[in-house]
Amino acid sequence: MSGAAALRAILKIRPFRRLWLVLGFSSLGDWLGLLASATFAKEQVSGSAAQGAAFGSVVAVRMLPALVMGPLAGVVADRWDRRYTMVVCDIGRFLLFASIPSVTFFTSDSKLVVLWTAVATFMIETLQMGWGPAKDASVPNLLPKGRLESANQLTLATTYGVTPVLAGIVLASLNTLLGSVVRSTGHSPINSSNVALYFDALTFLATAFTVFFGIKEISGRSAARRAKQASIWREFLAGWAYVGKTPLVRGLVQGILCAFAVAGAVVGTASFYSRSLGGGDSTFYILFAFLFIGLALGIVGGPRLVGELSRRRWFGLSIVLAALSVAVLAFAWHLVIAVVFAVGVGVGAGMALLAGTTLMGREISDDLRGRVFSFIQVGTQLTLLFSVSVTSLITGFGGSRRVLGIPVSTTRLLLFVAGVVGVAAGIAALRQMDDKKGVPLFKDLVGSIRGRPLSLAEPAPRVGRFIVFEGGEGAGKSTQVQRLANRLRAEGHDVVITREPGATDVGARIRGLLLDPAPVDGGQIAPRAEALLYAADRAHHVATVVRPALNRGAVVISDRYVDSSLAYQGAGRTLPVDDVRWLSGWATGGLKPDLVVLLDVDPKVGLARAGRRSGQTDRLEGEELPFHERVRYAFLDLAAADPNRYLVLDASRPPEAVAGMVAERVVGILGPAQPGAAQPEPGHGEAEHLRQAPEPRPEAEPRPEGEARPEAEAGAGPQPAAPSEAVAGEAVVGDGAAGENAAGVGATVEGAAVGGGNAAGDTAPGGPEQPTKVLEGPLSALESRPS
Ligand SMILES: Nc1ncnc2c1ncn2[C@@H]1O[C@H](COP(=O)(O)OP(=O)(O)O)[C@@H](O)[C@H]1O
Ligand SMILES: Cc1cn([C@H]2C[C@H](O)[C@@H](COP(=O)(O)OP(=O)(O)O)O2)c(=O)[nH]c1=O
Repeated sequence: MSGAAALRAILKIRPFRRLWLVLGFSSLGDWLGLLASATFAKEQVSGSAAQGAAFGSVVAVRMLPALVMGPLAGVVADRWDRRYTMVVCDIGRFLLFASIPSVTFFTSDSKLVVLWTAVATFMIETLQMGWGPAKDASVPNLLPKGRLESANQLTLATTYGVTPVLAGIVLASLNTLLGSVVRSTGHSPINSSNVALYFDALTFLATAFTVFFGIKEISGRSAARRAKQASIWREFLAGWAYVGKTPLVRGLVQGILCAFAVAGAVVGTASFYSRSLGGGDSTFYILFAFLFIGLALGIVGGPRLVGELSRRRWFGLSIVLAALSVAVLAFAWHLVIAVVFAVGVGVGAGMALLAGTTLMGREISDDLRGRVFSFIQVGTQLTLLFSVSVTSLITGFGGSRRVLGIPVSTTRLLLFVAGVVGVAAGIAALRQMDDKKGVPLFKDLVGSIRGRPLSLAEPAPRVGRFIVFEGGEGAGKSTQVQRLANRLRAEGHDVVITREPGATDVGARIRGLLLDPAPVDGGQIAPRAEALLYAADRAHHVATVVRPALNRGAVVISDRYVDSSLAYQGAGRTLPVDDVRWLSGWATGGLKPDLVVLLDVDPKVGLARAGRRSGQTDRLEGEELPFHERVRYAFLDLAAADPNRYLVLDASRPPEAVAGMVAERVVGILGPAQPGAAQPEPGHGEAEHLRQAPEPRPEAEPRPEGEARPEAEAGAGPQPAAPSEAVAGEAVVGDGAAGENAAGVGATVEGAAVGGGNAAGDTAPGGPEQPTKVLEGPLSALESRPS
């Protein structure tokens, strides 16, 4: 769903729509309150020092409640009805905000007024501590989980993008309005901060009403909760224990707190930093403006950019991006460069904010959510405060020193250190909460940006060897499969011959659809349907035949596998090869062969042989020559891209010669046979016909259906899969698409075993190259891709 459509969809959900309006109002109130109450306090005293102190004390007082009230607020949000909690807090804030300007009616002592402003602000913030977690914890209950991210985009953009700007505009226009009144009448009827404060008070009254009468759904969960009433203290401890013990939450908390510490360092050093860039206040504002622009970009554009990337990974990576940008800021010598990285800081922070909020809503159970939100709310405020004060203190004392003759500014050093610490924290958070361990991070990120994230592969078998024969029509695959099997069996190996398509009952039916000489739908199958049918055959084949046999330790020899799809459906039918590769990777759970023997032959020769063999052509054999030529070169390209895994042989040579070269390479992979050792035990369940070499097909006789159909494999029962950590993982993607290297192999193929010399490298003791561990998924990513 596109961004705008997703937003429309969530705004159709009435309780959420109302909560969002409430949030907008309330956050407008917050910003107005912050600006207006501080200005109000400043106006009560004269002299710049006193004014500064008054302003500063109001701001400082806002931070205090976090210490006092914060930890309990989460218990309140989890324990009591969240709707009532919100309403009570809002009415309280309404009364307190209204009281700030009203107090001047009762006393004209400016000290008392400032004192009351501070006290009221303290209480307002305390109430905010209770309101925030209750609100945050209820958002996920009003929406389907899949919509949570869009909802968070909207609420975060509202809180950090729209309302602060709106608050600024409201205050500025009030000031201008009143200024012009003063100019024309000579006196001021009302004071603009007073008006702002009354207005602010009203926003809270409005939200109290809306929540109480309009969003009854927030109360929904009270009945279930009342049943189990532990003591407040115990609930409080349970919340802490949960944060400490759950890797996801620990990672989130770690990441968020570090991000705020880094943000604090940026704020603390910002004014000195701006000066070091040769600018003054304006440079400072420019940097902050761009940071906010980045924040907005991250929140609005982030999800689009990363697509289906795991949100846990996205969160960690965003923190790393933000922190890395801070570290680089330390080296920026020009404002333009600083601006670029300020945007980077913002983008990273915005994406981390969004990913973190969404993860908390999605993955933390409702009865704990309030405590986690309050924990984070308190933690971030304290961290920010601490980090801002420490860094401003250090930069204040700092200045520039010469180290080994190079001027080093404290500010920049501090930024650099903060950035590096932040990167480390991001990586640590990522490690703790990673839900795709073993899937390469960078490939996953790139894949996700391109619309095809990697997903965890099924555990790869540790024993057994998987050998595949590929090549065009009539190249001699069946002949060579048979010869190799005979030879290996004679040496005492447990060998399973199989093929694609059609090695299973399901596969045989699919094969019928694909290749029957009496074609369905007039012989026309849409290329994508064809690709899906081959993939379906493959998925079933791998799951029911290949993997069980490999798990048992058998040598599986397959006549065709994934490369056939890449060559025929990709290059032949000209479907996007990456899509076909992705589809096959998904179908096979990432299982790759240990060796692919590519029998290369001129299609004219191959087709003639195949024609002689069966006397009739199937649907694909009947394709034009250029089709078969595309297929041939696609195979060669695949081999060129991964020479260690391929043995390319000139299939126009006599069968015995070809078989000899195959055997030579395979011996290198398998090692000496241990007669009997690899054989399945009697009664293991494998049908005898599977292990007995069928006679090579007589010329001109159609291959019997089900020749290699290992029905009885089911009886063997899959063995428990080998532990995946024992396997050297490797991604399916990026293995070199067909067409990357058209000229690659052609020159070396004649009679030579390309990459044959690497056999030893493949078969180092302890196992040859193992089937891979990673594949691309999920399938739904394909649907939205234009091809
Ligand atoms: N190296 C070879 N030289 C000549 N003919 C061959 C060779 N290998 C196989 N053939 C014959 O070519 C025909 C097709 O071989 P087959 O193994 O069925 O090919 P594929 O399975 O690749 O379609 C068969 O009649 C087979 O006897
Ligand atoms: C496995 C596979 C086969 N094919 C085609 C190639 C073959 O023409 C046909 C399979 O028939 P097959 O019996 O393997 O052909 P032959 O032994 O004559 O070479 O299906 C694909 O197009 N995609 C695939 O993924």
